[in-house]
Amino acid sequence: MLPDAQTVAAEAAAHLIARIAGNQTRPAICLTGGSGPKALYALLGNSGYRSRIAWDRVHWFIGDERFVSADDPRNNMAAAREIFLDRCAPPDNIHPIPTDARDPDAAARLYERDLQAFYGARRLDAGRPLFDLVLMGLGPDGHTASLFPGDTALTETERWVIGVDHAHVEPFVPRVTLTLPALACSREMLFLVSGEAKRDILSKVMAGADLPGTRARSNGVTTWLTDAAAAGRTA
Ligand SMILES: O=C(O)[C@H](O)[C@@H](O)[C@H](O)[C@H](O)COP(=O)(O)O
Repeated sequence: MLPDAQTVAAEAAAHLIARIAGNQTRPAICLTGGSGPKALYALLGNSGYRSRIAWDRVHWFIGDERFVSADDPRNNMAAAREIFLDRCAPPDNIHPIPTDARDPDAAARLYERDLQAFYGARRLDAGRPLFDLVLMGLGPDGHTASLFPGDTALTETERWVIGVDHAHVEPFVPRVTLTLPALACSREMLFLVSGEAKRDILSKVMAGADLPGTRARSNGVTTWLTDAAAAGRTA
């Protein structure tokens, strides 16, 4: 448990830099949406951190996307691009979910192909991680990425990416999400959870309630970075 959201971001940056340094060929980072990672993204673009990342080698993916155009402020990759990626990463190393596809399912299939081309195989091998680091948030209902409680998406074993119709959940648009097996195929999964609004759901997940945030696990290491407000303690 860390004192505050800014410390969570700094600790997450340290994990990310270490994971990138640990892969001397082509590290792959899977980013997340929502407001939680924005302080981390701001740090990564700051000179002190920026100089510690081998930008030419790192590839940036996104764990889930809202099915809105690439420049819509609700687009998860657009937020990451605006805060740091467009200034720091070569364009060919940024892998957005193509929301200009016909529909979420078509976008999911195209992204699955992008991931498979990067991985060099069409089947995931638990012993060979797709991602060096996967960032995750936790929604107030226990969702993570765009995997919502009770969804059939949670039992998907073959597909790496799927379209989901969650137009009834904030921000009320369909979504595209990586599946649990694709997210699990990672050296580390790093949850970033801060703020008092996350207190109840975080305690349920920590108690093992059957929620997407509980089911999402890396085949490698799963780390939770939480602040005092979310953990319900004083710093
Ligand atoms: O597209 C999204 O909304 C997400 O990727 C989602 O899973 C998010 O990470 C959680 O809802 C936490 O969001 P906050 O960080 O805004 O609380």
